[in-house]
Amino acid sequence: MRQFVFEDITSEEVARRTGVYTPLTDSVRQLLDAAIRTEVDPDTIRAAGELIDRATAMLRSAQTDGPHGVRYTADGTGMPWGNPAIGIRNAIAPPMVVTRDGDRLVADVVLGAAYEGPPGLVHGGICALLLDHILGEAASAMTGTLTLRYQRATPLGAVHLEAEVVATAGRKLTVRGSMSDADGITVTAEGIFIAPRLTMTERPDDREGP
Ligand SMILES: CCCCCCCCCC(=O)SCCNC(=O)CCNC(=O)[C@H](O)C(C)(C)COP(=O)(O)OP(=O)(O)OC[C@H]1O[C@@H](n2cnc3c(N)ncnc32)[C@H](O)[C@@H]1OP(=O)(O)O
Repeated sequence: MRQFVFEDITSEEVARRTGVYTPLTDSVRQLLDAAIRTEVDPDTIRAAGELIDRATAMLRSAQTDGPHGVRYTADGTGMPWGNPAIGIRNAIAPPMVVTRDGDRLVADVVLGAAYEGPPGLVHGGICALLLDHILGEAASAMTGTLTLRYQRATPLGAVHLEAEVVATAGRKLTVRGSMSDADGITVTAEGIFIAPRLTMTERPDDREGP
């Protein structure tokens, strides 16, 4: 199994890299939305595609061989920057920003055109992704079994997520959570999460950020 990876960098360096990558990811997120919603003519689409290919080639001129990985600093700061729910380097991520409110984890997210399933409504798999993530983060554990009840459709727009551990038995944690819009709960979730046996490792090489 892949391990979490330790990176010996300061919080200032984490902040510097965050400042470098966040605007790029925001731009890519805008690009995704524009690609879905554009009504320009085919020549303009082709020209835009060529520009995007050039930008992609610039970024690919130096890149990791595989996924970003989940990296941690000495003070325990996590850098899950490729994560599709919360990753600051992943334009697929809304991104969801998870905070603690007492015993619960909470997050407020705005879901736009990139997350549409039925017309004007959030794709059910996106609800599952975000709930899986926030429940998993509440447990700090791997999803074993996740059960969702889609009580009513979730309109695109602002949604609120919550998760809380309700029982622990050895490495097994039961977590409940929900997604809601301004009118109340749209999806409820219950999961059994299994705490892994994981160790931190040194980075295999000395790759530097930008
Ligand atoms: C770690 C930090 C995470 C930060 C947040 C991330 C959130 C993202 C959440 C995810 O998306 S995780 C990715 C999706 N999940 C997976 O890929 C999990 C794939 N499955 C596995 O890796 C293993 O099957 C698993 C770790 C879940 C369990 O393997 P183990 O070898 O550790 O379990 P073991 O067989 O020792 O069983 C331990 C207990 O868990 C129970 N169990 C095992 N698998 C289960 C399962 N799938 N569902 C429910 N319970 C399960 C098992 O019955 C037993 O219960 P009892 O102690 O009561 O006997």
